Amino acid sequence: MSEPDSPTTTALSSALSSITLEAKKKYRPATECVFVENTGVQDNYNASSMPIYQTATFKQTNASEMGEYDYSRSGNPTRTFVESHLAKLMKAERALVTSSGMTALDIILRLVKSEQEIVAGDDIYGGTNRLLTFFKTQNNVMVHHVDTTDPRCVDQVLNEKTRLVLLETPTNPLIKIVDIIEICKMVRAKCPDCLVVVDNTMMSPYLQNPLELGADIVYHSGTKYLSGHHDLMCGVVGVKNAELGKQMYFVVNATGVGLAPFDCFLLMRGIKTLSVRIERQQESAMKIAQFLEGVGFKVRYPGLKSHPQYDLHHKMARGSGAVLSFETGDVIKSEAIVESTRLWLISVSFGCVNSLIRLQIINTSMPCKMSHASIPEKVRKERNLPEDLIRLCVGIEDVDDLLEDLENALISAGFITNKQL
Ligand SMILES: Cc1ncc(COP(=O)(O)O)c(C=O)c1O
Ligand SMILES: N[C@@H](CCSC[C@H](N)C(=O)O)C(=O)O
Repeated sequence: MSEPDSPTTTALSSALSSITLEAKKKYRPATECVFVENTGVQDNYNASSMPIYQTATFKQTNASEMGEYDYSRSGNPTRTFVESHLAKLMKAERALVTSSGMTALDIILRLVKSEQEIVAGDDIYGGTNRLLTFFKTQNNVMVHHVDTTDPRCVDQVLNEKTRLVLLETPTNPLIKIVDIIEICKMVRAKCPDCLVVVDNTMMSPYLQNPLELGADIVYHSGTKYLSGHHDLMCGVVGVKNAELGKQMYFVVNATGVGLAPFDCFLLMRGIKTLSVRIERQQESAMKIAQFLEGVGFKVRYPGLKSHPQYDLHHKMARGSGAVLSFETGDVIKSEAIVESTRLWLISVSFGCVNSLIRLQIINTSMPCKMSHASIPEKVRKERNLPEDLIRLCVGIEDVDDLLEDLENALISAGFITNKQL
């Protein structure tokens, strides 16, 4: 063994410190998506892609000793692997992956106790609204829905009972922007025990990192951009505080909502191409938003300079995403546009490689299937959700084909008479 100050030791320690430096090196987001290291999962064969541990149980080493894993509800190497990679992307201390975006929110809500309060937006995803409504009635919790785009509205309802402030930005589908930085500062000053939670589904960790903007918890519907192909359901939670991570993991283990091994593999595979998909999708989204604005529609997209919160969005995010919505002024004509496209599939959800179109609020033929149908009509009216709103979720097809398809739909719905492209 070398002496403490021998040349060998010095060389070794400088090599080790450069390895440590290398290990700490942060790469640009596109590289971080695809470069995987230090996940803490041992693979005996050095597999380049994480194997799928499709097993419910793990054998014990002997009668009295357990290995690292015992039962897949409690933990599974494929899940640990993707959680570790996601923690890096979200700048989190710990990540948890669950069976859907809604179960991700559910494990967060269990941090709230009876008689505590939640502050949430008035333009949140319909399923979030439904879960919050169920939760408040079951658990004697008050939920204040306010316009979170104005931090003063949040300030007005914050009090010593507030446990969670739940933000979504950009909102789905009105594409309103919420000032995460300002609201976090306000919450810290007024309610130090309150947690700021951000639903970052519309941006993904590639475009926005709420934990770096001051939030305590971030979550995503991984069903969207993170997996990217609409072939699995999943939720992703990231947390800065290890103790909070432990409390939420308790619920994952106790209830069994952790993501199954095969879905963990699919999620990991999706994340590797996240940057190329989003870059392509948002480049096309910008061209489509400009085209629709040129036709004269009221377009909501944070990439457009006409978006009233353009500067705020770009202060927090590295891009504009690929979801936009526009109003036509006529519900029947909006329905006609949606039904006249061919490449744009009529479907819920977003963040997929295929482009999607839908009437966001109401579809007279299938009201129960709509993403905001879980918000009663009266509440939708109060919250100013326009019924003629069309949401577009841009995929990776050739943008000229997408534009042409949309243009044909506008011609058949009577909005334009000749080709404008
Ligand atoms: C913004 C947002 N958050 C959360 C969810 C819920 O995710 P999941 O469908 O994966 O449960 C959705 C869509 O479903 C969503 O659009
Ligand atoms: N029937 C579903 C509707 C899911 S909407 C999915 C997605 N978040 C979107 O915005 O399109 C339900 O009841 O939740």
